Formats: sequence, structure tokens, C-alpha cells
Amino acid sequence: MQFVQLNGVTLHYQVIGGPAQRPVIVFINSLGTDFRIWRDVLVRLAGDYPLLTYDKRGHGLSDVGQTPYSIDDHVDDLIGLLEHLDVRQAVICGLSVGGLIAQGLYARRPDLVRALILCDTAHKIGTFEMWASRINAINESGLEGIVDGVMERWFTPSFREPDNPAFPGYRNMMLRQPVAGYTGTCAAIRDADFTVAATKISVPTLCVVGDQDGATPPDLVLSLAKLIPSARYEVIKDAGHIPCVEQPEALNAVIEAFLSPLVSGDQPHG
Ligand SMILES: O=C(O)CC1=CCC(=O)O1
Repeated sequence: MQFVQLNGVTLHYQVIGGPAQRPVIVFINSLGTDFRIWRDVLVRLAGDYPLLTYDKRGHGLSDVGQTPYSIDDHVDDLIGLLEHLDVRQAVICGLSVGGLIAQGLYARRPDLVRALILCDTAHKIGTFEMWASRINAINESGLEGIVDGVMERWFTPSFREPDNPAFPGYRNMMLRQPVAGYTGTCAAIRDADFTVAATKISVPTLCVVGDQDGATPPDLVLSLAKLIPSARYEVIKDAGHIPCVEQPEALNAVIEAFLSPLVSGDQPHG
């Protein structure tokens, strides 16, 4: 296990080595998850690219630190982690709030970004009122009070069938996140708006979404793709909000097809 202390918190991360001439792909997890959601994508990409995943603050084995957060707090952590690992430029793949963090990184440090993969995310997710009411509901009844509604947005009905052992596992994942880390990140999403920033993105960008995503539906992700000059837009069939869990093979195929022309000219170092 790999840990680093920066910006007053301990962050949990994982590096999987790959060809040095290829860019590192960094994976940022969504609200209420930890980096294990990427496992089935990582196993397919391992060996082709160096890979970095981490638990954003308030999630997984990373510290909670001071709450509430802003997207900038999460971006500070990502910059710190990249500097710690001496990663000078990476492909940034963010899911949902992870996609907001990816957009925030690009807005502040475009030099660190070779390409963006914006997965089930948007320039703005939900409304101020929606996030304020989710925070209030959690403060009153805990994550138990909202988990079933969240699961309906995360996963398709077939994934939620009682005979699928992965479903209760991912439900547990959400329920075991620190409440303050979860609500602190809700506040960051509530306050984030990258509508203008998205129009200034000039690196290759893939916007991808599950066809049954109940949190950032295909129309919303398409509107993000339309804001970003030359963004590619792809829809993953039979997936909700977390295609890396439900359809890792299809997501991996879309990622590989997007990245392969970008890296075809990369030469080995030395
Ligand atoms: O919890 C949800 O509704 C889905 C979600 C929104 C932002 C995020 O990261 O996950």
C-alpha cells in the first residue's frame, strides 16, 4: 500500500508501472467510492500504460481533513500527488466528481494534462438546492437514509438483482465512506461550475457516459462534450453511473481507442 502526507492529509494511492514512454493515466474516483471501482479497467490497461489511482480526501483510506471541501482542495491534492511522484504530464480520467476535479486541474495547471477522459460527469452536476438538501438529509439520517436512491443512479436494474454479489459489496462501499468526507465533497460539487472553463479546454478530450446513468445522464454529458472544442462523445451500453464497474470491458475499449492515436508517436526514452 502506498501513502503520502500532503496538504495536511494522508492520501492513499496505488501506482502500477507501465511503459516509460507512455503517459501515466490517473484515475479519480466518484462521490462515495474508493479507488477499487477502477480495478476491472486497470487489469485491462496494465502493461500498456503506467497507472495511478488514489482515494481523494474524505474517501477510502485517505484522511478526511478539514471539511467542507472545494474542488480546489481536491485539485491541490492531485497536484501534490503528481509532484510527489514526479509525474509531469498525465492523462486524467475522472468519474463524476472526479471529472470535476479533472476539469479543475486543467483550469489551473494545463501543463500537467496530456488528455482528459471525462466519465459520467458534467461542467455542472445538479443544483445548489439539490446538494444542500442531500447534505441536510445525511446530517439527519446518515448515509443509510440516501443509499438506496444513490444505488438506483449508480447501477442498472440488472446489476441490482439479488443474485449479484457485487451489488451489496458496492452498497457497503458507499455506506463505509466517512460521513464528513462524503458531505464535504457534496459541498464541493454544489459550488462547482466549469461551464466557461470547459470552452477553453484544448487537449484531446473524451466524454463518456453509461446509457442508463441516473446521476449525469447522456444528454448532460453530451452538453459537456459540446462545450469542449473537438471533444469525442461515447455512450456505454447497459451501464449506469459507474461503467468502470458495470461495463469495464466496453469502457476500456473506448479508452484504448481514444488513447492509441495519441500515443502512437511516443518513442522510448533514452
Ligand atoms: O451520488 C450520486 O448521485 C452520483 C454522483 C454525483 C456526483 C458523484 O461523484 O457521484
